[in-house]
Amino acid sequence: MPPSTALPIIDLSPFLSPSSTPEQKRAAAAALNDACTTHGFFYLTAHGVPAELESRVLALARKFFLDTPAATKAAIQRLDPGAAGGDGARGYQRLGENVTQGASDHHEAIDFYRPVEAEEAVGGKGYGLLRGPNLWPDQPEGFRAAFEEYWKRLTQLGDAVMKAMAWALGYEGDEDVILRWTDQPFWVARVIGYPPLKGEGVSCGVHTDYGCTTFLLADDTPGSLQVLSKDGEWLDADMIKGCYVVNIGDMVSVMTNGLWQSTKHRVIHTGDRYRVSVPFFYEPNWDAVIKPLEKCVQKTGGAEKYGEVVYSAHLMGKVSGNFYSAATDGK
Ligand SMILES: O=C(O)CCC(=O)C(=O)O
Ligand SMILES: [Fe+2]
Repeated sequence: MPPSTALPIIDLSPFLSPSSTPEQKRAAAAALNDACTTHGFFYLTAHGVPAELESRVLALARKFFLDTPAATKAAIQRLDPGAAGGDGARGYQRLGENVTQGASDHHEAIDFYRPVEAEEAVGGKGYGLLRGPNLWPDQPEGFRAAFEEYWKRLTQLGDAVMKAMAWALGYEGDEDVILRWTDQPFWVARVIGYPPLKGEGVSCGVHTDYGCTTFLLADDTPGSLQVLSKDGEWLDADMIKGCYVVNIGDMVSVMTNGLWQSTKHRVIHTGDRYRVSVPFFYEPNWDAVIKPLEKCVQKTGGAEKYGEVVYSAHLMGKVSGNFYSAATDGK
């Protein structure tokens, strides 16, 4: 099999349709269990998100990066917590500003998070880490409306996938067992632009995603996203039309007591066109306290391998590392 098709294609539509039978759900959940055990990555087909909406958000993202003036980007620059308008996380990041494992990533991006109910001002100017408003660009036209609609759809999709995961882990009789941690998901959404790499460096360094489940939509640029297989081989995860590339994050490793492991991946984009991707990270609630599920503990030898994780504390630690640890590659 060529590497780009080595990841399985999964259909979880029985969890999206009210008329599906338990047998259909069981078959879909079994395929999901297999994919999450073997790869931690899969393609999700038949997800119901309109192709027109997907094309629109990708086109708007491309327009933002390539056709808006520098001042439009500067106006929504991510700022440190407490700096006027900043919450340290939301907003535009220049090329190289994002840091993975101490090295600058060769991409630019806007980061958005679930809006907080009450923004938390600090020092009368800015906000506490992650507790400010999203920063929206004033162009291209239609950007905010399209993305808000898109993320609403993706949140619903994420809810359904959490039910499928519950079934896959043996919780057919309690399908909300994960959803109770994620019913107000503190989602993260990135809009990323990757100019081609020239020579050394990485577009996005090796990492695992830190929350629950990532739904990646990207343009059709081949040979950019790579996934580390259990055999230590880097597999290309090119987009397949009509599918998301989905992967599980660190919080799922905790929930499943390591039965399903978050998988390392990276982006190395050496092609000659500008690549755009819009990952949506479906995450636990801000104040969720994640711990291994009892049935997963039983399946993995009976001892808990992870302690409790307060999601907000975990997230704040990760976000701080993305921006505040000095790059060590001299960029
Ligand atoms: O752009 C991509 O293909 C993946 C980006 C990614 O892994 C991330 O933002 O966590
Ligand atoms: Fe990632």
